Amino acid sequence: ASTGTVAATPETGDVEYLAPINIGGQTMVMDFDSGSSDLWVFNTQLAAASQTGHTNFDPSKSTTFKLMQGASFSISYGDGSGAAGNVGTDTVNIGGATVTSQAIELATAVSSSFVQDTQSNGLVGLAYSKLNTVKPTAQKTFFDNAKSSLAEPVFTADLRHNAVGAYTFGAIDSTKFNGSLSWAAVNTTNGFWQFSSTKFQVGTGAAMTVAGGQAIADTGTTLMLANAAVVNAYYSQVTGAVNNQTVGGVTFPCNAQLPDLQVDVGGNYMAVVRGDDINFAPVDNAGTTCFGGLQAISSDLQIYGDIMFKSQFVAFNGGNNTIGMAPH
Ligand SMILES: Cc1ccc(-c2noc([C@H]3C[C@@H](O)CN3)n2)cc1F
Repeated sequence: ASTGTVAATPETGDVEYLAPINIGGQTMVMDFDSGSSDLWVFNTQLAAASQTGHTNFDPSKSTTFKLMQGASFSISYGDGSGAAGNVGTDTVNIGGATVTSQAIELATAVSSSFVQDTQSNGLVGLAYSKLNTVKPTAQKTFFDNAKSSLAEPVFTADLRHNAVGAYTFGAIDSTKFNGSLSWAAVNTTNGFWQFSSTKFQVGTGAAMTVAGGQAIADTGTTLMLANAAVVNAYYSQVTGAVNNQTVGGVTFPCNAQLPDLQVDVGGNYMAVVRGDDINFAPVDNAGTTCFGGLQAISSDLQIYGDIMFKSQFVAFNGGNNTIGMAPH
C-alpha cells in the first residue's frame, strides 16, 4: 500500500496551486483541480506558439506511453477556458503514489488563458470520474485509479496563503491541522465533492440560512463563490465595500477590517474562513482598492475554492464518499 506527497506551491497571488507529477519519466508541474476529472497536459503536438513558455510532454520520449486509438477529449472550465485533443496512457507517479496505466489527455488545442499561464502545464482532475470528458469511453482520474493501492482511499489538500503546502495521496497527516477533522457526507450525483451548506455567520453576527444550500470543494477555483444573500450580508459589515461592475465583483478599501465568515459543511461543522484571506488582491497600482475573495454566484451550487482551503485542511475520502475539514 502506497502514499504520495507533493508540494503545493501557490502562483503569485494564490491564483492557483501547482504541484509536480511524473509522466513516463517526465516531470510536469500541474494545476490540481478537485472540481474536474481530466488529466491533460501541454505536449509536443501543440502548435509551437501554444507550447512556448511551457514544459511540453513528449510522448515519443516515453517508453511506456501508448496511444489510445480513436479516443479524444474536450473540456471547458467555469471561466470559459478549455482544452481539447487526443488520449493515451502512461505511468503516472505523484510523490510516490503510482498508477501504471493512467489516461493522459494530450491537448492539441488550448485556450489563450492556459497558454498565458506559463507556470501551469496542465491539470490533474480529482473530482469523480463520471465528469471525465474522454470519448468514446470516459477514463478514470488518477485518484480513482490509485485508490485501491493507497494505504487509505483518501487524498488531502493543505493549501496555504503565499506559502508552500501539500497534496497527499493515501494518508492524512494530522500534524497539518488543528484539532480533529469534521466529516460530512458527499453527494456524488453531479460528480463533484459536493456537500450541504445552508448555515452561515458573518463575524459574531446573527446566523443566516440558505434553504437547500449546496457547495463543492474546488481546489481549481481561486476564490470562494457563495449565495448572493450571504455575500451581501458579509460585505454589509465592511466599510467602503462596493459592487464594482468594472472590475467584476465586490471591492473594498485594502485597509478594511474583514470579519471571518463561517459556513457550515454537512450540517454539523461550521468552517471558519479567515477574514484576512478574504482580502484577495489590490485592483489598483496604489494598492488602495482590494478585490474580495468572497464573491456571489447565481447558481444554487456554491463553489468553495482556494480562499476556503487557505483556512481549512481538507480530506477527500473516496472510500466512503465523505469530506473532512479542520482549521489549519
Ligand atoms: C487558465 C485556467 C482557467 C481555468 C482553470 C480552472 N481549473 O479548475 C477550475 C475550476 C472551475 C471548474 O471548472 C473546475 N475547477 N478552473 C485553470 C486555469 F489555469
